Amino acid sequence: MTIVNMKAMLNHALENEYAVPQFNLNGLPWAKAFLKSAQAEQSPVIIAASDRVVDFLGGFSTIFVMVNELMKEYNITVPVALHLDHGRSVERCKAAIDAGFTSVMIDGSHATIAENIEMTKAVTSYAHSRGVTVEAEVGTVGGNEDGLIGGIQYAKLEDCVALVEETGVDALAAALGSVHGQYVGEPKLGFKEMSAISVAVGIPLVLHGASGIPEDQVKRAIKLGHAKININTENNIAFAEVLRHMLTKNQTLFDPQAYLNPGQTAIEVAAIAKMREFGSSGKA
Ligand SMILES: O=C(O)C[C@@H](O)[C@H](O)C(=O)COP(=O)(O)O
Ligand SMILES: [Zn+2]
Repeated sequence: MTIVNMKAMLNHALENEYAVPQFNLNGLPWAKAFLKSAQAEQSPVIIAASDRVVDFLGGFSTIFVMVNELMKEYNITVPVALHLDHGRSVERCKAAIDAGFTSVMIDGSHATIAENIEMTKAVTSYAHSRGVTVEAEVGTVGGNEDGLIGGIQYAKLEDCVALVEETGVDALAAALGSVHGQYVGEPKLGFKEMSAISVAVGIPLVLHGASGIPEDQVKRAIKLGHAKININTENNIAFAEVLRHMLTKNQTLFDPQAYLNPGQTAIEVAAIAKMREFGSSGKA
């Protein structure tokens, strides 16, 4: 199976009321964990590199080769999309596409809606002519987004409709109360606004900042049009907890495989739980 774009998997998810997980890369163990768990669960999966992590991972081409070669090594047959998350500029999105990414997010949420639409138009034109899908964001997700600590600005219905109609984007992250990273208190998602936006735009919605959102709210968001759900923090906590325990318990431990393999397994367990929660298990 080659790496595919998000189009078919997200439209199938929207039509069948489940969501495809986006899992963020933070190194080789994450890539291995996401592919192995998706294959075991027979789930489609979106493997993403957040723009702020791309250099840490060795650049766009290294990321593409890592995922592409692992897919061959593991005989992966489930649909896998390779996605640039929170793309910082049109140029960064084009660079990811040129390196082989099959999907990109242009994050124009901190710009004016007019600037956001212009950036998204430029990316969509370049991407679609190369068979690559595009995600855009309206409103701002709270927490640390691409290094910007910001509050929550709910997406406005009219801005969402204008952006989707003027750009032909494939998926929309409409910020409606979610926060990147760990929540302080119970998340309060704007379900009324969510329903109106989903009906008005008619394309798959994307839920950012999904770590820590209670299952009942996740399932309600899926019913209200979310076909892609992003998870990073929960996977990273699962990995860190294993390493912390092992290295604390055994002060003489230094063999990387002795702690990275259990760390990878913890990511696999966390990822499988999300595929089952989102309903993507068995949907490949
Ligand atoms: O951390 C990143 O740069 C990626 C995240 O923003 C990702 O797009 C996402 O929304 C996951 O949020 P989390 O599960 O709350 O970490
Ligand atoms: Zn995000």
